[in-house]
Amino acid sequence: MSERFSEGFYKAIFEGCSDAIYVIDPQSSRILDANTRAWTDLGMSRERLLQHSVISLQQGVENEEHWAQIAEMIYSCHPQAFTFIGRHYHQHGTYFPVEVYTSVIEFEGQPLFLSIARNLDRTSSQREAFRTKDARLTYALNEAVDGLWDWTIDTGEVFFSPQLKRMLGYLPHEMEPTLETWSEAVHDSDRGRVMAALDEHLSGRDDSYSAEYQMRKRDGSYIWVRDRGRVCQRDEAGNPLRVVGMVHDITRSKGLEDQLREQASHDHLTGLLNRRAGYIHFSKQLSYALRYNQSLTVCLIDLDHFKNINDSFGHLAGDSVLKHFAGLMNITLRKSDSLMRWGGEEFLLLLPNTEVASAVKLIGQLKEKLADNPAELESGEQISYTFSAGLACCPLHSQALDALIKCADDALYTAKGSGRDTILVSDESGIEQPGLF
Ligand SMILES: Nc1nc2c(ncn2[C@@H]2O[C@H](COP(=O)(O)OP(=O)(O)OP(=O)(O)O)[C@@H](O)[C@H]2O)c(=O)[nH]1
Repeated sequence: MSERFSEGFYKAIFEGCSDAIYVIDPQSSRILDANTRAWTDLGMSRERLLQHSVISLQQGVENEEHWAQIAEMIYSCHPQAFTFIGRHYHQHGTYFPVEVYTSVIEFEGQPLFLSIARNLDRTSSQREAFRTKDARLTYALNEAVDGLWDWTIDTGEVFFSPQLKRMLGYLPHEMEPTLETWSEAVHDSDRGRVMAALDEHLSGRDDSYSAEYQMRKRDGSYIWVRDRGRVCQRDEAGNPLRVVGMVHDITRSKGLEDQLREQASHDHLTGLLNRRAGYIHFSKQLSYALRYNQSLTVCLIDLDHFKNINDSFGHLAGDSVLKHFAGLMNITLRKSDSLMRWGGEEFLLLLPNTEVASAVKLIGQLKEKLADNPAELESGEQISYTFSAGLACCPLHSQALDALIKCADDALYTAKGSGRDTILVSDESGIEQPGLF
């Protein structure tokens, strides 16, 4: 290291910094060290300052329990800085506004908080923002967990609160304060809908603006937000001048919602659509086929002697076989085909735009594929198995969903009765004929 960058050099930077710097004990919130700007801003001596803690200096940090919650939030923001607007105590008994960035540093194996506090009384633009906002807004800015925005329509200027910036992974000096910054951050697939919702409110058709959408973060990833706003100022003719809103991060609840939806519609073992969701999917496919005059082949597949597999190798091995079958079919079938778990060891396969002859050929190929690829257990043991299938086709056998399933089921029953490992096609009169395979 060059001589110039000695300890004294860093000390000079620390002391010369135009913002207050505090080194804080994450456990107790005690001030361990601070630069000259810190104690002069607070109107006290350095010695006096070192007797204080964040709890005694920061308005609104009530007690150790409250501090522990704040400390947890700071750790959760690591490696980025935790930012907030707050008020610092002055020796004279008054408070002044500050914008504080706190990051976690490590010194001699111990975590420490490093806070850089900018005195907003000295920062003209921020002071302006503070003075022009009404009390409610100032309160929300200080206290809200949600991000806040304030749009002045004629200038197109948008104030983004530090909390909102933090939510999106930006630092306080980042994010151009314009409407474009916001609209560009809204996901392409949501933008039209969100803008329409905003227009509905601005035009007076809706009482307030509300939308759920995805917002791009600084690192390019997206979060889900619930955004709600309202016109808070109008001109004499009633035209909106200013709109204020709050953004709440709902990524976690969206994730849970998706998970629940997935669990409700999918079989947990194979990941295939379950019977309930399969019915809905089937009826959509059938409507599509009828509307566009296409054939749709329905195939009920049942694994042969599956009970023997469970009895010989155990239930877990049976589960592995079911997963193996679903996996093998998934990689073999076309994207437009869909395989669902219809029951225990029974599957329903839908083949859109497929005539009976091609369907039989395809199922024959699936059989060959299965014969060449037995299931392999964790122990390395291989299990060969076969299936039987019953086919029915729309419009050949019926145009009704339940009737198609019944035809396929009857054909499957006969296939089982005729020795298994067989494909049978229903005929229009309900009498099954041997498949072409
Ligand atoms: N391991 C496992 N077994 C299942 C599951 N669902 C159903 N089964 C079993 O599958 C077996 C089906 O038995 P059966 O209906 O007699 O049919 P099979 O032995 O395949 O005989 P055929 O269909 O006539 O060829 C039963 O023992 C069920 O307990 C599952 O999710 N996992």
